[in-house]
This record gives sequence, C-alpha cells and structure tokens, in this order.
Amino acid sequence: MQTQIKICGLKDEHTVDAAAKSGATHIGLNLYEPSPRSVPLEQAAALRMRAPAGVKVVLLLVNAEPGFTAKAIEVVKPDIVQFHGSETHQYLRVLKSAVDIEIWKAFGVKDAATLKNADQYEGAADLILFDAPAQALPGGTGTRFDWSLLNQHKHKLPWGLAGGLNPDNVGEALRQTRAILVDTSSGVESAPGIKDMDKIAAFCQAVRNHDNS
Ligand SMILES: O=C(O)c1ccccc1N[C@@H]1O[C@H](COP(=O)(O)O)[C@@H](O)[C@H]1O
Repeated sequence: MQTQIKICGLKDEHTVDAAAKSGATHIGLNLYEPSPRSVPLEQAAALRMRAPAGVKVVLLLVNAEPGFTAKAIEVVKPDIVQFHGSETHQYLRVLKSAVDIEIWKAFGVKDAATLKNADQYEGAADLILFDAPAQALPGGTGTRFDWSLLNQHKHKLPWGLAGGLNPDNVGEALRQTRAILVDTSSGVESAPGIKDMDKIAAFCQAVRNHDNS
C-alpha cells in the first residue's frame, strides 16, 4: 500500500502545484498566525481551489476559537482539519458530530503517556498525528522525537508521523515506524516558510522508494 504524503505549510500556487506533481496525497494550509507558514483565510480558500482532485486539503488550526474554526471550514472547505494545539477530545467529539469532514489531532510526543492520552480521542478524531514536542511554535519545529515509542504502544486510532522529517530521513522513519502517513513542513524548505520544490520532489521520491523496496 502507498504511504500517504502530506506537505504542510504551502503558501502559494507554485508550491501547491509542485506538491501535487511530486505525488503528495495531502497538502497543508496553515492558519496559525505566529507561524512563518501561515496564510490569510482568503489565500487558504484560493489555494484550496488550486489543489487538484485527488489531493486532500488539510487546514491547520492551533487553539482557534470555535467561531473562527466554523468560519474557516465554511470559507476554505477543506477535506480535513488538523488541530495542533491543546484541543480537548470533548470539544473535538462535539465538532466531529457537526461537520462532514475528517478531524485530525496532533500531539507532541514526550513519552509513552502522550500516546495513552491520544487514545482518548477515539470517536473524536479520525487520525492522530504524532509530532515532536512544541518549542517556540507548537509544530514546524524541524525536530524529531523518539520513534521507538510508537512501536511500544497499541494504538487505538490510525496515526501518522511528523516532526523533523526530510528527504534524507523519511525512508528510515518509515522502516522504523511503518507509518501510514508522513507529514513534513520545514524539512522541505530552504528557509523558514520558504518551500523548496526540489526538496518536495525528493521527499516524495524517498517515500515512493521506500514503498517500492
Ligand atoms: O509548520 C508550522 O509552522 C506549524 C505551526 C504550528 C503548528 C503546526 C505546524 N506545523 C506542523 O508540524 C509538523 C512538523 O513540522 P516539521 O516537519 O518538523 O517542520 C508539520 O508537518 C505540520 O503538520
């Protein structure tokens, strides 16, 4: 089975096109203003329209107000919303019953307790995204966590891997974790917030090389 590939933090149509052409299955649009990868709502809506059929659009929010969340979903019409803050399973369960799109919840993995906490999101999220712990930003840190923790846990939900993935390490990450989805942002950039088309292509190729090995 092909690994799903999410390229996150796209800000313009050229990088959306490059990600799609390279074989990304998902693109991420970031509405978290403090991030160098954030885009205004209107730009996210325009980029959503640019994504070709077959490429799923993931809207990234961090502790957004419920009113803004509802507006963002209405304006952008994403396939998926990725919550990357401290959103509770109770909140996401209510939201999930009200919308007809996938809900993803990201966690910064410190230790085994993080993975147990993620299990509580059964029925509240469709997929868990395991990322490195927050630093100045809650994500997009370019750092990894201890992948071996993932193999020591009996997961209750489908999960994907994020955090410090790049073209050079994603093959090894997949060998070690057998993740069904990999997600990268800073690992395919030349500077914070500036995507590098060659790195996007190399990342996708490395994933496909793994899939075909
Ligand atoms: O990318 C960001 O700036 C960001 C900001 C706030 C929350 C999440 C963010 N990105 C997500 O974090 C993962 C890991 O990033 P990286 O590959 O380590 O740079 C990324 O894929 C996004 O889903």
